[in-house]
Amino acid sequence: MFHLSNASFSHGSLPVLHDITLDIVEGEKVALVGPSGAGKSSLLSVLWQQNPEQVALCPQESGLVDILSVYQNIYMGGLSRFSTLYNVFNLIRPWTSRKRDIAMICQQLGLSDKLFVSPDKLSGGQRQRVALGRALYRQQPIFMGDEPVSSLDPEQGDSLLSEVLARHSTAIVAIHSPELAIKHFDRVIALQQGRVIGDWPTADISVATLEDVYRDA
Ligand SMILES: Nc1ncnc2c1ncn2[C@@H]1O[C@H](COP(=O)(O)OP(=O)(O)OP(=O)(O)O)[C@@H](O)[C@H]1O
Repeated sequence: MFHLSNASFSHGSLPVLHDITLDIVEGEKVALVGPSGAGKSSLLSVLWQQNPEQVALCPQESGLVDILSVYQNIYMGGLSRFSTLYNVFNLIRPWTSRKRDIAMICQQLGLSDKLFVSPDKLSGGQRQRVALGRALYRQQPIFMGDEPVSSLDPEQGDSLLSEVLARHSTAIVAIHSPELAIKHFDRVIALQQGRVIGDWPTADISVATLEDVYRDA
């Protein structure tokens, strides 16, 4: 599904990923861990480019459009599933069925009362939940998230991560919390300074293993 062989990547003239070799197969739930600047977002971006059509992406910068409502922002996640005309109608005057689908997502995300509010009136955690809703509404088999629950309280982050992972057969998620990485994923890839320094089945490691990744950076 995703394959890199001795791959390197630069941002302009700055090399940020070095000599990365990895395969991710269908059905895997993979956490990317590592200190800030290690290259997690860059690696996600390189992997996303290999299969953009099948990915529900939840980027670190939520990319919400503040002149639109929560409903419209979430609807944008599903644009590619419908015709242009149908999309225009639904963005202006939602059909009952689309409104019901998105209201249901908002209910799961604890945003029921925010459906027609604009994202600039929301807290950071609420905005992050809208970005998750937009990714869910894409309805693709692969989820890629860059710290998708970092602004949520621990309980809510834990439960929404479960929900998101249950809805996608394959997932690759950059995450800072060793506890969430161990609890929710079956493989952990650790990065330091643009290199893979560990690639383990979660069953073989502990929270302490991942804390060392941050301590030794
Ligand atoms: N748009 C950009 N232009 C230039 N350099 C960039 C850009 N984005 C990231 N970098 C650099 O690439 C390196 C890796 O950054 P990246 O965002 O991939 O790390 P990260 O592990 O995701 O960090 P964080 O946990 O803080 O999000 C860093 O040195 C960063 O400064």
